[in-house]
Amino acid sequence: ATCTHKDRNDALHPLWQSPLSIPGGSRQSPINIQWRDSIYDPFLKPLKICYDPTTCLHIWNNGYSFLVEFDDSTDKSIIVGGPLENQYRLKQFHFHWGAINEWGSEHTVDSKFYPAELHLVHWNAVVYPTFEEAVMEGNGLAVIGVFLKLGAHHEGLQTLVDALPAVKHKDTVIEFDVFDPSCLIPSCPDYWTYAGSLTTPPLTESVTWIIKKKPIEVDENQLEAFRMLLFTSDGEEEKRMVDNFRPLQPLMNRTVRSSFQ
Ligand SMILES: NCCOCCOCCNC(=O)c1ccc(S(N)(=O)=O)cc1
Ligand SMILES: [Zn+2]
Repeated sequence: ATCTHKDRNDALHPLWQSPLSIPGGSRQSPINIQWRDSIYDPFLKPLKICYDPTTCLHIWNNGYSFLVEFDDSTDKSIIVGGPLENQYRLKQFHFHWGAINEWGSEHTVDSKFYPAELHLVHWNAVVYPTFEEAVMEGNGLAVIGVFLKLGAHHEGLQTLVDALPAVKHKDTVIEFDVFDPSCLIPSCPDYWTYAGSLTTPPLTESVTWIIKKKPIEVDENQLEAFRMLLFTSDGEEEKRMVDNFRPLQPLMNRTVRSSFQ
């Protein structure tokens, strides 16, 4: 039998079953993006992405996903423009994925799931002194979301995939000192943007989401490499790191804008 939405939620890591949205939350993420309901905004600027590959530090399995973290003590790796008032510093990127290719992304487009979704997390260091403070503010964070679809082998992703066996268990870290994440971002400039939240605790409503319209293609072996990671620490009973995505949240009183007609 095919897995229904409810069954899939049951399969979710306990963390994502509740709270479905924080009490009083009016801008929770992820959401379904209904293409025809998004509003073209001609005043949206192109998003400018300037990453310095030498700011890459390490890969870390934090027990929810694997994070590639960057030195965010300077403005060397930033994004600016798009819907953003300030420039935002790159702090880390990570992914969400499913146990099978039928689902795995956090956002959906016209109720379609992708097998995985990349999140590049940036914070407003112009206005806030630390990332921890920016996490608590409405304009504190900007996350670029990129959908992954099953297709051709992705050369740039492979360097990351080759390092994953070294971070199989929760709380393992491996040095990773040169990587340019712009190789994971589609060249097509089109995106949707809306006001949302972190999709894992503390679920704070501090994220300007910028969701790229075009997915990147990765092959089956590369998706399988994500699925061999573990939620569990070395020595614990193994739990495969899969289905680490939060259920869809209500749109409530929000509009999704598009940068394209
Ligand atoms: N841990 C002690 C202090 O913590 C302060 C706040 O830490 C926030 C940790 N979480 C994140 O940084 C964080 C970042 C991005 C996303 S997501 N999936 O919405 O892109 C989810 C979570
Ligand atoms: Zn995420």
